[in-house]
Amino acid sequence: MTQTQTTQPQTNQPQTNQPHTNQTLYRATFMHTPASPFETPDALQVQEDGGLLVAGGVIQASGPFSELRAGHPGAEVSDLRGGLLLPGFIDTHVHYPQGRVIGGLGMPLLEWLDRNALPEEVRLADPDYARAVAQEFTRSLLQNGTTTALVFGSHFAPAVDTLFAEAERSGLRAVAGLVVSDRLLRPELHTTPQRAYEESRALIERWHGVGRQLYAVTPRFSLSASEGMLDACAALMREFQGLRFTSHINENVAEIGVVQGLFPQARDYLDTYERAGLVTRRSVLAHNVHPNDRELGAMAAHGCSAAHCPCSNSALGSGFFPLKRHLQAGVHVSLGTDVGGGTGFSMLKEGLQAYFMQQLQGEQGVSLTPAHLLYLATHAGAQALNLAHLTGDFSVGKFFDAVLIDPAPQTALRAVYAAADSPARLLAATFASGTPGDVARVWAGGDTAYQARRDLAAIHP
Ligand SMILES: Nc1nc2[nH]cnc2c(=O)[nH]1
Ligand SMILES: [Zn+2]
Repeated sequence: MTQTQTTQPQTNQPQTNQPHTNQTLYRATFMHTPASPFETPDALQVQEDGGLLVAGGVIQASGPFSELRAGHPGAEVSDLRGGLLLPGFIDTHVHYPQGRVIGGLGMPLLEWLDRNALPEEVRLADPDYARAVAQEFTRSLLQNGTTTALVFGSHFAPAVDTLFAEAERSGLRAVAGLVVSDRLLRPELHTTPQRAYEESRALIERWHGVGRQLYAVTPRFSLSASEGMLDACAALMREFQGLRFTSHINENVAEIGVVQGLFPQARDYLDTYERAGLVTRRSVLAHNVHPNDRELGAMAAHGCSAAHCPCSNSALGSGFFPLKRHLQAGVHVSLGTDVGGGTGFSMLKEGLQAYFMQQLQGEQGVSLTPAHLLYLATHAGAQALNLAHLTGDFSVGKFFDAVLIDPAPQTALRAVYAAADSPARLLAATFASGTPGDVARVWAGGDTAYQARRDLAAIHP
């Protein structure tokens, strides 16, 4: 592992200085959270009958529609009234090979891996199977309004290559990588540190910083990755600029016990990654349901994020995520669906489940408002991924990554939209009962990445 080459991300910067040709002025009620509601009161920004001027895929101006129209009479108007325009969702933990095994209910983590997830992950060795799964996966994310995702890839390098190709073709911004492991899964999914390093390097050189794609170094979890494997991961993180790191941590009590036995010299689960130098501002660790105080303090000190996956934590019976302790320690928290431990690709459902699980914790829980849910589903993810300069809200200079929630006529949510007496109520109802069927259109970098097959004009009230 003597490779010292570095790659520079090429095209991930918004081009704010482009000539403003082909301007589109989107007319809609929009909401976003440019600041964190955990830190700032009134973080939810609402623009009723608002305008967002977009050129070259980037937001050029925002404000009341009438003002923007007067200032930009030549812009083509896209009328989205009747719906609610939100920033594209950011899913910070989702498994590409697990879309077809959603719904393996009734098992705790380690049994679920053995019986449900890993047999399916082996199938991605077949390139045709992997292509079909990659197409389903990118389509499912976009149909749910997710425009950026930190994706747990496959154990097979050709399948990861296919994922990046499909993501780039579809408009999805994928931060993804080869999943590497060298023990305790099943032989077909094991590799060596040397081979993991070489295959990861080839994928980094091919995809990191290409279009909307970025690479994340991805050991599955310390349970399945030896010290040698974690060192190979650390070598990649040192040698290439701008990589992200992701793995699992502290999800399940039995899992934590096994990890303790495998790393007797480590202080705790986090320390297995920390000792290898893998806990940094670029790290996103999924779950963290059972952290100790030292781990929370160290995560905060390193600027590492926790991806909270409440549907998965509920389905696998992993436990209640201690959000209050994370916030008190200063650990940044984002949201992930964890498909297929989770129950689907909807970040609306994930936000609602996060809310439920905090409510159920009583004094130990955090009372989440609709603004918190929107922040967790959007801007918090952009911050976790170091992408907040590009996406996560509708500030000028960011890519127009957006989702239009527009309930079909004669549905319960449409009735709520018609009756809602405040923007917060509209947003709360969207999280409480919004489904993929309410996602009318999705934009990624200004381009339409998904459009529901229904006539938008017909459903304006
Ligand atoms: N939820 C979940 N936890 C894991 N830990 C290691 N692998 C996995 C996985 O695929 N899903
Ligand atoms: Zn996971």
